[in-house]
Amino acid sequence: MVAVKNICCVGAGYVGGPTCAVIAYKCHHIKVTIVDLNQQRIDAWNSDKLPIYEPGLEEIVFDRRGKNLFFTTDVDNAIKEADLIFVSVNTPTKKTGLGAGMAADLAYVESATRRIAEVATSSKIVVEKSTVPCRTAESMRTILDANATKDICFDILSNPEFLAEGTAIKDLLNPDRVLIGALQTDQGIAAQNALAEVYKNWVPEENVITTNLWSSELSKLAANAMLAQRISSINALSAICEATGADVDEVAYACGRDTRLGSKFLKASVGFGGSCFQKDILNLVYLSTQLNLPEVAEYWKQVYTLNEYQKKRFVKKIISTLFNTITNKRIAVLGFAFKKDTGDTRESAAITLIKDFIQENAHVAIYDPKVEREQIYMDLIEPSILDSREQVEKSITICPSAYEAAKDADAVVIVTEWDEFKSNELDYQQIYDNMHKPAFLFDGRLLLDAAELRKIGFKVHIIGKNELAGTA
Ligand SMILES: NC(=O)C1=CN([C@@H]2O[C@H](COP(=O)(O)OP(=O)(O)OC[C@H]3O[C@@H](n4cnc5c(N)ncnc54)[C@H](O)[C@@H]3O)[C@@H](O)[C@H]2O)C=CC1
Ligand SMILES: O=C(O)[C@H]1O[C@H](OP(=O)(O)OP(=O)(O)OC[C@H]2O[C@@H](n3ccc(=O)[nH]c3=O)[C@H](O)[C@@H]2O)[C@H](O)[C@@H](O)[C@@H]1O
Repeated sequence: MVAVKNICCVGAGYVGGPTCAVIAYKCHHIKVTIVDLNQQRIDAWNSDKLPIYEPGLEEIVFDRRGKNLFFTTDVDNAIKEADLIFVSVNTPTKKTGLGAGMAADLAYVESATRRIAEVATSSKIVVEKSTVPCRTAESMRTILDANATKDICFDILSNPEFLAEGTAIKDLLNPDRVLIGALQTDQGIAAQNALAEVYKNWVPEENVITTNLWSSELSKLAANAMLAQRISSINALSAICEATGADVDEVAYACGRDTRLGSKFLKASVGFGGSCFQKDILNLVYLSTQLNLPEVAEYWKQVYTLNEYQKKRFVKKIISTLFNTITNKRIAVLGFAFKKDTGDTRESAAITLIKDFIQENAHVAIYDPKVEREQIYMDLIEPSILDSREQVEKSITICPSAYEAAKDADAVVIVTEWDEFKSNELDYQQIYDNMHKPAFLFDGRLLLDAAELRKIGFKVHIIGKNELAGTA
């Protein structure tokens, strides 16, 4: 087995950047070059302000950059030099054509693979890091094999990434498991071992799992689908709680104490967001349909449908509580990112909610500690509608603090669970004093203590809780 000395990562995004920065940090003997076609993104990786916010990322990048960690747009040279290449490009849901709205768009994976095939002058281990439909490695192999010669061969591995945003560095430094799939041939297993050796520089051997290629590819979609399924399950129960007086936190705790169920990922919310859950569930639904398994497709589709329902249910609750109209009312939205500790807004529930508020002619005041102003506009503007930017600018105000957003508001809506929105961090009395009365507070993240807020004077609605809870 040949030891890996030079790694190239194609795609300097939320996965490629942190993942390969951590490899460089833990393996000083390996040169790691992260490449991207996006010059702006690479410039940011080479600057003092990295293109993504992730706790602990700066320390690692600043420690290794220029030593054994490099960021460049010179894709071809990095490919040529590398003995192992991670393909960590985006695989969004297809927007048009066959499978639009469901299937993963594999155009970026294919073009990265073709580039590797075209410019490689020595043998390479090519690693699928992107999340892809099961059997994508086969298409990659066909492309690469078409360019193989008697001196150059390509091995393909699947090594899906399980990090979550906001805790990426922690997850990468101490992963529950690292999964490496390979063709179960002598050559495939040798490549699998070579990558396993890289991880074993810091991951305990028993946490490095090896499987066949297809199990590895499917495990990634399965893990995301099951995680999202738990959220949809608890969110479905949150609706029952609101209707009955059961408390969703208590139900989650009582269920989670069963060690067979476990306590994690049972936090009811306004709906899951993020770049992957929705995309990967739809990807699994499409795969099942393609495999002529309609019942299986329908089963997983329900996880997505319930999530859409949860967002709409929250909006409806807000409108009905505000006397069935929010026209010309000021709604303060606290949080725009899809979860705390990230500036990422992809598929954030905030986007759906705010678009609905704008449709109802409300004025929306938004505050998020990490999301850039321009990002908020980009997420809310409908490119297909003329003058959309103008309309959005008229309908929203982006505020520098939660206090500014809540000033003169009729309702405050908590959408992201940032710690700074907790009762002990934010002065809710001050917020209440500066709002229109009656002052409404909607908590989509079960962050606040309703009793305390009611004492101040707020009319409170918390997802999964009923005002009459505990009464006969
Ligand atoms: N964001 C996350 O937390 C996680 C994402 N994933 C998966 O990892 C993959 C990447 O996701 P992100 O990093 O979030 O995407 P991203 O969009 O942040 O980054 C992808 C990067 O690849 C670049 N790229 C595309 N085609 C290229 C090419 N041919 N050559 C060079 N660069 C190219 C793009 O310019 C972009 O900067 C996706 O398949 C995703 O499903 C997996 C686990 C976690
Ligand atoms: O493939 C991916 O992209 C990644 O997707 C998720 O990670 P991520 O989307 O970054 O963040 P999560 O912590 O999973 O949160 C996703 C969404 O679910 C919500 N959520 C999470 C947990 C919970 O109990 N309740 C809940 O509503 C979060 O607020 C967020 O909107 C998975 O957790 C990662 O393992 C996976 O690698």
